Amino acid sequence: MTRPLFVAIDTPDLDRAKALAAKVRHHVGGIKLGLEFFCANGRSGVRDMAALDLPIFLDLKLHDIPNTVAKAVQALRPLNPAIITVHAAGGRAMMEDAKAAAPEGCKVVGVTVLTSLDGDDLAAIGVGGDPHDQVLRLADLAREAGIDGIVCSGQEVKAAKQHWPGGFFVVPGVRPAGSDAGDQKRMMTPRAALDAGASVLVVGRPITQAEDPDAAARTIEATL
Ligand SMILES: O=c1ccn([C@@H]2O[C@H](COP(=O)(O)O)[C@@H](O)[C@H]2O)c(=O)[nH]1
Repeated sequence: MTRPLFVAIDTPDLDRAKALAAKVRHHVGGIKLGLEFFCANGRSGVRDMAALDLPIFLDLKLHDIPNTVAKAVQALRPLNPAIITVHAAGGRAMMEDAKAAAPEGCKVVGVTVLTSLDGDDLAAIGVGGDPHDQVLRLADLAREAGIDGIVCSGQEVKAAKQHWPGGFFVVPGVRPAGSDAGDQKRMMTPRAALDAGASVLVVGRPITQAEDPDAAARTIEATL
C-alpha cells in the first residue's frame, strides 16, 4: 500500500460515494467499502467505485461456517479486492478457508475486537479479559490460520505487531485530535496509530462528514 490512509465510504448513495471518492482520491491509498454501501449497491456498485482506479478494501466482516465464508469469498473474486475482512472469532478453519478462496494478492484480515467495544461490552457478551488480551489471542489464531493480518484498534497494534512482526495491521477507530468519537470507544490519532505499527489507517466520518472532505483528508495525510 503506497499511502496508509484508506477512507471509509459509508453511505448507501452511489452518487455520493463516487463524489466523495473523487474529492479525496489524491490523499488516500484506497477506498474502504463496508456493509452499508454493499447492501445498497452490491457488486455493481463496487465495480463502479473501482473505476476510480484506487485499491478497494471490501470490509464485509464475513462470519459464518467455513464453507459458507469460502463460497462468499469466491463470489467476491471477480471484484479483485485488495483487502477483505472476516471475523477472527469465526475460528481457524473459517479463516483458512477464506484465505484459500481469496484471489491472488488479496489480503485477508481478521477482525479481532471491534473498535466500538470496550471491556464492559466484552464482559456483556461473555468474553473474559480486556480487549487487549482478546486482540492478542485472536491475532495468534489469525496467524496460525495463515491469513495476512488483523483489524484492531491503535491501542493494541504495537503489542500485536510484536507478536506478529510480519503481520498486516488495519486500524480503524482513528480520530484526529478533537474530532467527534461517534460510536468508537477504542481510538487513536492517525499519527500515533501509524507510529504504533498500523499498516493501514481507516478513517470515515472525520473525512466524509467534513464540510470539505478533500481538505480533511489532506490535513490528515499531512500528519503521516
Ligand atoms: O473494529 C472495527 C472494524 C471496522 N470498522 C469500520 O471502520 C470504519 C470507521 O468509520 P469511522 O467513521 O471513522 O468511525 C467503519 O466503516 C467501520 O465499519 C470499525 O470502525 N471498527
